[in-house]
Amino acid sequence: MDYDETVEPSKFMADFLRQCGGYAIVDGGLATELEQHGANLNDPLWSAKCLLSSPHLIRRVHLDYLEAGANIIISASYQATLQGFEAKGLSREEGEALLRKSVEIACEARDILYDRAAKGSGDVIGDGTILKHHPVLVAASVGSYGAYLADGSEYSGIYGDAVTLETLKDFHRRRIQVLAESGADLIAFETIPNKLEAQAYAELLKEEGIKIPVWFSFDSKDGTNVVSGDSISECALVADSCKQVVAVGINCTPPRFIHGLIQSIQKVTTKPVVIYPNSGETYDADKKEWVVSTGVADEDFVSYVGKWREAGASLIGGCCRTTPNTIRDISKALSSKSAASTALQF
Ligand SMILES: C[S+](C)CC[C@H](N)C(=O)O
Ligand SMILES: N[C@@H](CCS)C(=O)O
Ligand SMILES: [Zn+2]
Repeated sequence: MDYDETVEPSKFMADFLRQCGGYAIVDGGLATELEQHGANLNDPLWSAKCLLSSPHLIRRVHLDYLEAGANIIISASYQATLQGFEAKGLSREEGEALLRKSVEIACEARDILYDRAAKGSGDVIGDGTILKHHPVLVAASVGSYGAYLADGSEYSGIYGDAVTLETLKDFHRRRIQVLAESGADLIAFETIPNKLEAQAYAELLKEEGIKIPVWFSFDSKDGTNVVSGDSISECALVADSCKQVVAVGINCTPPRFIHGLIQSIQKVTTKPVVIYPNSGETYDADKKEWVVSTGVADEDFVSYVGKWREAGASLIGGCCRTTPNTIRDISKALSSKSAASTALQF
């Protein structure tokens, strides 16, 4: 499903959700799943390192998520930046080619899935639905400036006074232009840690006349504000005012904070809400390792899913340290929930 510039962005997402049966399943953690398969991401490029070293592994993980039931797969461009590639000695052209490649790999995984369906292998996905009726979108990931810093700054959102709106716009401009023309169905602005960066994205989309639909997804560590301390309502309002934004939400945030954040977002926008929390573990940015959190438990991730849907989220998946099994469980939980509510109507 390639985007059509004549289709209103809001209609694009409404149509897609209808095709999916009312809600869509987003994939799970990409970088952390690449690590599960042996990739060493201790590198300034983090998961984008695999675009150079192991594209086949990226394709395999995308396919695993599709088979687990994902309707939206997110490309490996989260930490793929032209500045990051240049620091590795790559030319501007090579960097741009790698950005496009991240989307091509995801599209290849979707093609493999559809080929299997066309050959009538009778495969089932996630919740048991036959492959043929499984709409899939490819989202091009854009991680924050903090992700590029590769020090976990997307979990603080504190960039210092020297980083202005213009700095952020200049940083992201070319990458967004390239990804908008890459063949992706939408751009996923992910793990947005502060309001300034959301404003930079919104202004860039307008200035550059970007037509492709996008979503804005913020991260939080307290359930009230985004990680920088900016209020989620103010951040969601920035997204609400931007025509190209087809969903607003939260990712890479512990599951225990999600319910309240969905409610806060819905107070300020009627756009669809996307949520894809992490496993609830904590990231040690120095060691580039995940550690089990002390305090409130998040282990029962999937049991929250029905409540998030009831609260109004219509795109649901997982972020760091969630796996294809998480996505399969989410898919099953939501399909049995929706079957139960359909049965009640009769
Ligand atoms: C969402 S965090 C786990 C991403 C990783 C970070 N940008 C890094 O490079 O360490
Ligand atoms: N799409 C990215 C988000 C990291 S927070 C990933 O799953 O690796
Ligand atoms: Zn994450």
